[in-house]
Amino acid sequence: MRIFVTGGAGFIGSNFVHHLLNKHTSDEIIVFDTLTYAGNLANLPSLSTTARLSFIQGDICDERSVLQALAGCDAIVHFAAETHVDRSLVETQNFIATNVQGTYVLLEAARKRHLQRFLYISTDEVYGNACSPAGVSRPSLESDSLRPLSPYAASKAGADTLAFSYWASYELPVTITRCSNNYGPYQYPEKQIPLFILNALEDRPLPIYGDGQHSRDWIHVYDHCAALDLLLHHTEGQPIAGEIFNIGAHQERSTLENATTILKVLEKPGEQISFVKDRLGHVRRHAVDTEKIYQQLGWQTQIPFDEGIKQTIDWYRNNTAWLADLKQKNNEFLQKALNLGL
Ligand SMILES: Cc1cn([C@H]2C[C@H](O)[C@@H](COP(=O)(O)OP(=O)(O)O[C@H]3O[C@H](CO)[C@@H](O)[C@H](O)[C@H]3O)O2)c(=O)[nH]c1=O
Repeated sequence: MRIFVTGGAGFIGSNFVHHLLNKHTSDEIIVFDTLTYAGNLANLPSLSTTARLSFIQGDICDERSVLQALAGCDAIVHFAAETHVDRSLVETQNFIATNVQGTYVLLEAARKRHLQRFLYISTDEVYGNACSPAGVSRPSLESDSLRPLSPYAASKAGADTLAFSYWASYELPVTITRCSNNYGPYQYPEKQIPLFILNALEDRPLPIYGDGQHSRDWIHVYDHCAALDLLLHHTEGQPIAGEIFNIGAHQERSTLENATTILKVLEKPGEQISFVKDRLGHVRRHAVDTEKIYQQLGWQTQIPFDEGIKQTIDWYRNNTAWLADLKQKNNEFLQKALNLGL
C-alpha cells in the first residue's frame, strides 16, 4: 500500500509511521506535514535512512498541493490537527482552519482520487463529559451524542461528522477513530505528561488545574498505533467503512495521581505540585467504551500504565538531544508552555 499520512511529523503521527515501517515491510509512506511548532522532523529519524518513507512539507488547507501529493496513494491516515485544548481557547481560528477546513480539503481530494481507505483520527473529546444520556457517569459509546466542550473538541467534532457525511453521501470509505489521552515518546511538552516530566526533571512546579481530580483514560501511543494499523490493513470480516471506533485503555487516572506518580518515580519532592487556576470548560471525566473494536478486531492494549509511564519518563530523561533541538527551534514558545501561560 502507498499510505499518505497527514501530520506524520507530530507525536502520534510519527509513532504511527515508525510502527508501519517496522510492521509492514512493503508499505510506502508519504508524510505530509506543515511543520507547525508541534511538528518536528526530529520525530522521524528514519527519514534519512528509509527509501520507503518520504516527506512533503505542505498545508492540508492547500487544495492543489494535497491533490498533487495524493496521486498514486491508496489510503489516507489523517492525524494533522491543532490539538491543544488550552491553545484552542486563545487562537480558535487556527483550530477551525486546520481541523475543519483542512479535513474538508482532504475529503474532497480523497474523493477525486478514489482512495480505498480514509482513516480519520478523531478524539474522545467530541463526547464531552463521559456519561449516559440521563447524565450518569459512564464510558462513552460510539453511538452517544456529541457534546464538545472546548473549541478544540468542537472543531474535531465538526470534522468527525463531516468525514462521516462523505461516507453517507459519496461512499468514500471513511473510518473514524475516537481515542483517549495518549502518552509516550515524542509528545510535545505542552500536554500533561511530558510537561509534568520535564518540569519535574528541571525542578519547576507541576501546574495542576483546579482541584486536580479531572480524570482521563491514558493509553500508550504504541497501543493506539497497533489499533490504527489493524484498521488500516483490515480486509476480512465485517467491513469498517462508515464505522466509528473508540480506542482506549481503561486506565483512568486523575491529574493529581499522575503528578504524584511522576514525582515519585523521579524522586522529586511533593512540594513541586502547584494548584493553579482551572481551565475554562474543563471536562471532568473522559473515558470510552472499547467493546466494539475488541469484538470486531480483537484489539486490546498491551502496555499497563505503570510500566508505560516509567518507560516514558526514561525516554524523556534520555533523549536530551531531542529536547535541546526543540528548545532551540522554538525556545520562546516552549518556555511559555513549560511555565504555563502559553
Ligand atoms: C497541560 C496541563 C493539563 N492539565 C490537566 C487538564 C486535563 O484534565 C488533563 C490532560 O490535559 P492535556 O494534556 O492538555 O490533554 P486533554 O485536554 O485531556 O486533551 C488531550 O487528549 C485528547 C483525547 O482525550 C486529545 O484529543 C487532545 O488532543 C489532547 O491534548 O490534565 C493540568 O492540570 N495542568 C497542565 O499543565
